[in-house]
Amino acid sequence: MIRFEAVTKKYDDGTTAVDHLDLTAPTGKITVLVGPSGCGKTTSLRMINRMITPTSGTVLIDDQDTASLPAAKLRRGIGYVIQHAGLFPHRTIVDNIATVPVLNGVSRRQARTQALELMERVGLSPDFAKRYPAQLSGGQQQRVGVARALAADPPVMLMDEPFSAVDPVVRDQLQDEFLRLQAELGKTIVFVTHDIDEAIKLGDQIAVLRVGGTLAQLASPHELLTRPGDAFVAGFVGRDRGYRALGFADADLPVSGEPTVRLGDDVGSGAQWVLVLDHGDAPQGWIDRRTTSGQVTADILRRGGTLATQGGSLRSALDACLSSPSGRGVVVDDAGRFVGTLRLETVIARIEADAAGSQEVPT
Ligand SMILES: Nc1ncnc2c1ncn2[C@@H]1O[C@H](COP(=O)(O)OP(=O)(O)OP(=O)(O)O)[C@@H](O)[C@H]1O
Repeated sequence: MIRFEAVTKKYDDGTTAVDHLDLTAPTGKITVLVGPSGCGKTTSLRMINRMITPTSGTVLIDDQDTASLPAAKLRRGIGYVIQHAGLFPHRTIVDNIATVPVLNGVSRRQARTQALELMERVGLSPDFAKRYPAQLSGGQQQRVGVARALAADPPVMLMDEPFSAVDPVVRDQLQDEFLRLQAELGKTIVFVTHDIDEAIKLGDQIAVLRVGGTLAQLASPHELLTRPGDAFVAGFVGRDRGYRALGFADADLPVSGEPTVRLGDDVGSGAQWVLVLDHGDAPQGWIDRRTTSGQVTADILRRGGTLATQGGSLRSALDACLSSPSGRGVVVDDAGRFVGTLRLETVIARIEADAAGSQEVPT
């Protein structure tokens, strides 16, 4: 657990970057610091590993005052990942990752073996081991940055906009992989970003800071979206927060049966829309019987609808209904097999009930 107690940082020119910050980052969780440019995110992060010394207040890790530890010892337990990865340009990828373990006394050979394992963990082919950072894409370099920070197996990781310098598609992949890795490793992570969507996706808890370095709100992503503390937080979180909050609401909704046919069957007669399944029960698309007859083939299907997973979120249930040609949302199990369909009215009724319920909770 990392704890900020009344931490203030005033720079020599009189700028107050962080002002009486009280904050706890729980063990094994991701705490995201988010806020507009200049609100003191990086300064706060660097006070944890003492790259920056607080003007007053205390930063504790597992109840130990970080100021009482030698800086080198403190940093051995803290991985640090920054934007553009900050790799050593004249060292190969494998040696970049092996650097800290070697400094800690691990043999070069063993450190390289571990580095290769870590490359695999962060989704990098071992073929890159002998390359230099400039020979990798931005996304690959960020993966090396994460692998290097993990190499000494530190309990704490500090991450400063690690995925900001890559395009949105790669960023999305890096975020997904990062979440998978964290589910395995359970590090105590403090993650800085200016991107509220990234904060909501990654954070177990989110600290919104305002310029001047004060804490505007500390909350879970769901709470931040549904109950922003004030106008500043509401503005920062964004306008479509009501819809995005549905992504955190479980949709344990009753599904209905649905007429289905399989590829190769006759379209048949009956209700206007019929759902087509493959031989493993995976939904393939819909057929409009008003305009189609004869054998069901892949090229006559109306595709395009998203699928909702059983036990998934209200947002995915709503999207499945809205994107389905028949207006009925298709629900599948974890293996992608058809379970039933959802009606828009059912999803809307649940949204209304949840909204009414959350208004009854005292704030
Ligand atoms: N070395 C320094 N000397 C003086 N002022 C500084 C110094 N470093 C940062 N600041 C100021 O402290 C404030 C907080 O800076 P910090 O870099 O912590 O913000 P940030 O939230 O990380 O910003 P960004 O999102 O733009 O990176 C800013 O007003 C900044 O100009």
